[in-house]
Amino acid sequence: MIAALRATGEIMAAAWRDSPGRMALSVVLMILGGAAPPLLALALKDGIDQVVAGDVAGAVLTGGLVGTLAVCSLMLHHFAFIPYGEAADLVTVTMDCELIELANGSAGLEHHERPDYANEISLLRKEIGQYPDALVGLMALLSLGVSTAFTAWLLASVSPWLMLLPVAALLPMYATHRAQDVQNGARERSATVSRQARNLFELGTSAAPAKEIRVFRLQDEFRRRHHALWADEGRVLARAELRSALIEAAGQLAFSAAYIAAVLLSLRQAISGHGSVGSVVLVITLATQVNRQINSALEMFRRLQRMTRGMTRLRWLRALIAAHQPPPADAEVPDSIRTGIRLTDVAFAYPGTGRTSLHEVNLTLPAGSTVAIVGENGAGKSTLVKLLCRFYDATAGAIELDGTDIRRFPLDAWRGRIATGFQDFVRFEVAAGQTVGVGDLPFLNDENAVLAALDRASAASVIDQLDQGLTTQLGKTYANGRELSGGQWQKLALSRAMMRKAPLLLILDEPTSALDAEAEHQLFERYAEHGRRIGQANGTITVLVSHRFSTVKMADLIVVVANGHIAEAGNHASLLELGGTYASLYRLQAAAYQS
Ligand SMILES: Nc1ncnc2c1ncn2[C@@H]1O[C@H](COP(=O)(O)OP(=O)(O)OP(=O)(O)O)[C@@H](O)[C@H]1O
Repeated sequence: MIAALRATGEIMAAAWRDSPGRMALSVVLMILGGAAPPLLALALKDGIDQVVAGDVAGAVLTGGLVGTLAVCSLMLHHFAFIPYGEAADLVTVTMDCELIELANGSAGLEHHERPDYANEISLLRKEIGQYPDALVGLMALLSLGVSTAFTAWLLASVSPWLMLLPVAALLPMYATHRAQDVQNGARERSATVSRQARNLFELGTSAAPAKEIRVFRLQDEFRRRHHALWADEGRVLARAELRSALIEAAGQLAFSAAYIAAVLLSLRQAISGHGSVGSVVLVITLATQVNRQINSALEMFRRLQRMTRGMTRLRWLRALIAAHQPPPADAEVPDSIRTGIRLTDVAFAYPGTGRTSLHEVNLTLPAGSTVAIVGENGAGKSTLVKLLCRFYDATAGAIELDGTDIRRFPLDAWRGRIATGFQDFVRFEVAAGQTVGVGDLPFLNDENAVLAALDRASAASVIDQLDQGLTTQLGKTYANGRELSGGQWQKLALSRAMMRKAPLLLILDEPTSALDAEAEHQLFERYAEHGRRIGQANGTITVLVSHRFSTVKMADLIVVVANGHIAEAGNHASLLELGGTYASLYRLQAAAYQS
């Protein structure tokens, strides 16, 4: 209950901040709308008593009042929802923006990569879409509160015992609360299964996996698994539904008994001469209204609970993000690297796994050098890159740039001096030039800067093939959008990585997987040349993760990662001479190319 009140307060405050005028207007209309139905019942009582007493003039006047109140009770809610609906939409946009900010607000990636956190965030994304509905429900609750207060006062005027009727109305509300708890528990227990099912549904209905699904004839398997997962979830939810329906029915039954007792009491008063016919009508009308009020309140209560859960999750996410802020910075990122980046006894375990993905990593990346990282799948190459980007901080040891621990730099400033190209690059569906330009936001629309980046990434030909050049809308989400091939998208992503002119660290983590070996080789020759040029000026270090040894061999330093530690390090010639893992893998690939 406290959580619900807190959520209500937060959401109302947010709505008030966004549009005080709309909120004030709808509160006034809702209060009037809430008061109208019980006042209508009172006018009806007076009218009937006037008719019974033969007061025609009074009955006509009261009849007019009854009509006016009937119109008010029908119309006021409707008009109140117009400004309130608009306010609710505004709050939803505010909440959406906060979620975007929070999703990207922590120093690292833990909340996206840990399955339990990812689960919570995926539920929150779903719940936040229901906020307008919940907000409208909140306002309706306010109106119901006013109605109920008036109703209770009028009932008390007939007999103090009738005050118990709205109290009895709390029983079904409490029952609904318990029933929701049962359903929420079931939903949370089945959250993982439902996420798996949704994931399968996404896979089974989207365009990207369609080819593999056909070739591997996976559709039946997908259908079977999807069905089995939903069946599992359905069983848990159905049991919960049944339990909660029984709890709700018990609550409704308790109120029905109170309703019958109230009508009998007013009839007895009328028969014994302590009440009028109008009072009987008043009690029947009000009791019916209380019943309607309860049913609406139950529905509003459900919505409020959904919103409360969403707000609780949002608070959890806010706290999580606040707890994952980088330590205060006390050093400035230098303009250039003088000696290099040194990793000393670096170890790392992904949070929540307890498994070390990197251990005892000791390595120096010299200023101005091109460093290639090679190793088997799962060896720890990308993890090393994530530590350099500070998506995570090492669990032990230190990474130092010219002797300063990189954790001492302001995170934003550090990231501002890194340029990256990843294997799982983003396909920004915007104008082609902007897809590249976002690599250095201040130059987003700077045509010369974008063209220079395209040139550095040997990707100018991609733009040449587009009808409207840099202004061509990309992506199949848009009717006029131009779809590109995987390799073309990747070339634009590489150009994005080339936007920053003087990064301290240029990281290319298998960014050419969609390109052929020849294209990759040529590209890296250009990168190496570009890297050496900026390397001389700024000491820029280029880190390249690749499985293609023909490309790797041109690096100044080649690092072989195996099982989370550095197995070998040196240049191509020295590693061949060593005759270890690198030498055998290189010869294997070279032989494969020659045969
Ligand atoms: N987000 C994560 N959470 C938990 N464990 C992870 C996560 N990412 C990677 N790992 C684990 O860390 C280890 C190293 O993974 P990493 O991605 O660094 O390998 P890699 O050398 O880049 O492999 P590949 O060549 O396949 O890209 C693996 O055992 C992997 O299972």
